Amino acid sequence: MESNGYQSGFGNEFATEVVAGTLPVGRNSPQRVAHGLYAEQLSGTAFTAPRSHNRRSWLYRMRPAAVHGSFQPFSQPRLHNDFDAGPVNPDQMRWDPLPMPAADARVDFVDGLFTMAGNGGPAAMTGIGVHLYAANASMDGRFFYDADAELLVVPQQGRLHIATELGVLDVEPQEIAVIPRGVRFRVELPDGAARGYVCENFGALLRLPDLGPIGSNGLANPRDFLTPNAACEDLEGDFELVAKFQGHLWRADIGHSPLDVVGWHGNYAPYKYDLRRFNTIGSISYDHPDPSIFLVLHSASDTPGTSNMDFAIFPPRWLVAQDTFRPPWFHRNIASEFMGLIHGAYDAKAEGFVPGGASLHNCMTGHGPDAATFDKASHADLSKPDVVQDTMAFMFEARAVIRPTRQAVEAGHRQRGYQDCWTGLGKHFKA
Ligand SMILES: O=C(O)Cc1cc(O)ccc1O
Ligand SMILES: [Fe+2]
Repeated sequence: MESNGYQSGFGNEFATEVVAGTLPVGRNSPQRVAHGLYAEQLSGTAFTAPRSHNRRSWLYRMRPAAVHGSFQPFSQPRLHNDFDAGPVNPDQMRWDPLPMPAADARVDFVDGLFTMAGNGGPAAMTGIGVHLYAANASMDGRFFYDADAELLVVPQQGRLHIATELGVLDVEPQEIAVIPRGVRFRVELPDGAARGYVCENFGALLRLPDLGPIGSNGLANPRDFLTPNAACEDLEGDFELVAKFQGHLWRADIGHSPLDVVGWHGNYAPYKYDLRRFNTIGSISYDHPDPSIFLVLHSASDTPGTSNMDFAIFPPRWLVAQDTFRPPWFHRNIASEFMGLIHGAYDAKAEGFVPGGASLHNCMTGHGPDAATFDKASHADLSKPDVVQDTMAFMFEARAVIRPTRQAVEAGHRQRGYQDCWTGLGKHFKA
């Protein structure tokens, strides 16, 4: 039983059913739900959160989520939230793409996750976990949910078919998917292999930023966010439910597909967004603006204006600023910056930052254009506009230091000579 398609809008009150007459009218939990279904509420914010922030959905399903065996530890040691192992080296760091699994290994989305870095954690419900994934198999008889975090999935190579309790998200590179905390899902790989990035957001749910003087339109427009229509499967078998709970993985037997929601309504649901729809705003006079103009979604912290996590992108755009060094400037930032590249080349790095790769510039660590980029942009003819084309980089920017894991620091795909990209920046001072 599938219904395809999406409903448009960010955080709307959606309503969708596969079988007509499933959703109760005028109440959420009638004495008996239509079609012999169970009613179940899924709460993503505190019951008493202000209405503008409150997120919950009502699910009408074949069996309640409570029906499964008991959880036992599940081993996938590359995926964890251990961010406190020893001192953090303030070096600039960069990585090549996570290698694809060997052809004779069967690695699905859960097994293919590799934790790079993070801060805070699920106990405190603040901070982020940053992971890469490289997989070559669809999840088969296995369902996953993350009780620790909302998942922001950024595919870099290969499409993902994400079948969730609330419907199906089909995403390709340059689109993102957000799966709310607790929602159960299965990832299938229509292209046979897939690679990308995942941000676990332990903190406040991702939201669209306020636009301030930009006005009522621009950046990521709400109607470009797509939430799936209900879709459900009526499957029985020897399946496995894998949970991430308090930084560890657990597995339980489950005798049916938990993707058995026939209808749902509410505003707590998965969604996708095509980054190519982003309305990029920039300077039409002088100076390269702060990257906050590139903000797609953010997870607020308790301090106004200071995010737990900002998700920013660097899409194709025109550069027209006059008497200006047009690429990103040299800088040090109180916030910490984990970057990835989905497609093309990034305008601050002539070489070495490749699609699928990653970089980390932590609190107050100096970084910026490499020597080749600096040289080129310092002598560019500013009477003509530049166009940055065929590119899509992104940044997970966090208020707290993004602590690389030991496996990331020691990884074979780490570029040990990264700092050399700045050694050509000699002294040109003349009094
Ligand atoms: O460091 C980076 O490359 C990311 C970045 C881009 C930009 O345009 C301005 C600031 C910034 O940190
Ligand atoms: Fe930066």
